[in-house]
Amino acid sequence: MASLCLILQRIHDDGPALLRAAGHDSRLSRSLEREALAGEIAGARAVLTRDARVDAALMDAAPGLEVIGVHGAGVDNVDLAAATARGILVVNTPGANARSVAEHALALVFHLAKSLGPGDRAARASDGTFKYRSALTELECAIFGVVGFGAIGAATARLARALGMEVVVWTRRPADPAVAAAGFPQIAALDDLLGVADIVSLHLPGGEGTRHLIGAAQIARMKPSALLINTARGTVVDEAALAVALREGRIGGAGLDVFEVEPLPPASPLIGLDNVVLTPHVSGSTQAALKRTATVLAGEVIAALAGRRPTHLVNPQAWTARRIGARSEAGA
Ligand SMILES: NC(=O)c1ccc[n+]([C@@H]2O[C@H](COP(=O)([O-])OP(=O)(O)OC[C@H]3O[C@@H](n4cnc5c(N)ncnc54)[C@H](O)[C@@H]3O)[C@@H](O)[C@H]2O)c1
Ligand SMILES: O=C(O)[C@H](O)COP(=O)(O)O
Repeated sequence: MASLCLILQRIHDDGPALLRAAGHDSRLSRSLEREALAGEIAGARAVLTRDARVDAALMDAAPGLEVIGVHGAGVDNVDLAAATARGILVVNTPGANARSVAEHALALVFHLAKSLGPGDRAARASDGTFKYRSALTELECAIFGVVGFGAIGAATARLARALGMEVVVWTRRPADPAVAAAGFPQIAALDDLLGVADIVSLHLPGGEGTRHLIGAAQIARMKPSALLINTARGTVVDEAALAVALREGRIGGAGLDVFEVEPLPPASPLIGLDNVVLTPHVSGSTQAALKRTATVLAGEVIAALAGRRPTHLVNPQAWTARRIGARSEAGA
């Protein structure tokens, strides 16, 4: 049966093409404005989103909604409890953009360690003085602290090791077998990692469980020269505390792809700081990753609509509830 798959935010063309090839009506929503969206979503069996919020009210505007597809790893923009309560499957694309984000984390490190921003500006200004004022940082043997060892943490750790850095890992799981299998030392307490690392790179989901995991007290544990890299979610870091620490030179710098409020408000204190590099939530946006993410997502949605269990099901309880519902309907 052809089903409406409403795509809230544009994804790589290969995703919609796969949906159409499977016989579905794949459509890009005209607006994210709630009232207009509620009208457009009414007949949808699937909704595909990037960072646009999918809450209970939006789900209720689509009585036939069966699956919410999230482009990427983080699903903190979807009300999972509301979806599960309604028997709506939520799928995502774990790992599809891991390499892209890992490379970006390292790019932010290089930008800061090699003063690429100030260097680029000085070269263009051609005043000839910068070269003699700058002292750049060599990364070989730097201690690279990885916080969270999922797909992206692991990919970033491997890249850092390949560059000759000494990688240490913190995860919430004590003696995490994945960390040991990859051959990295695990540090039991986050505070201890923060105290030894020259670079701290965050790779955790957003949401209440990680909210302000890095706050004023944690930043105070870091070395005065340390760099904080956040490609995960803005909410993991207390941004106000970070801005104060950066302004007062209490840490060396920060490379940020994600922010507590996105787009970053023009009044953000981060914007005026020299020891930060900011990118607009694009670390998962290499061409290769966008293509992979869109095609994996389309495959998950197609499976769900065909009644097959998707591989990357975020809320398996909804699947179980649907199966029980289907069985009791058949028996009735
Ligand atoms: N900036 C971007 O464009 C971008 C792109 C991809 C992913 N991300 C973010 O990065 C996150 C990590 O991605 P991933 O693919 O590595 O995910 P993943 O699920 O493979 O790994 C997440 C890791 O975080 C740990 N974790 C989960 N909840 C935790 C908690 N409450 N406290 C401590 N640790 C916890 C898990 O055990 C796991 O080690 C995503 O959830 C997403 O928010 C951002
Ligand atoms: O969690 C993720 O994977 C990223 O936030 C994805 O962002 P994107 O949809 O803009 O690539």
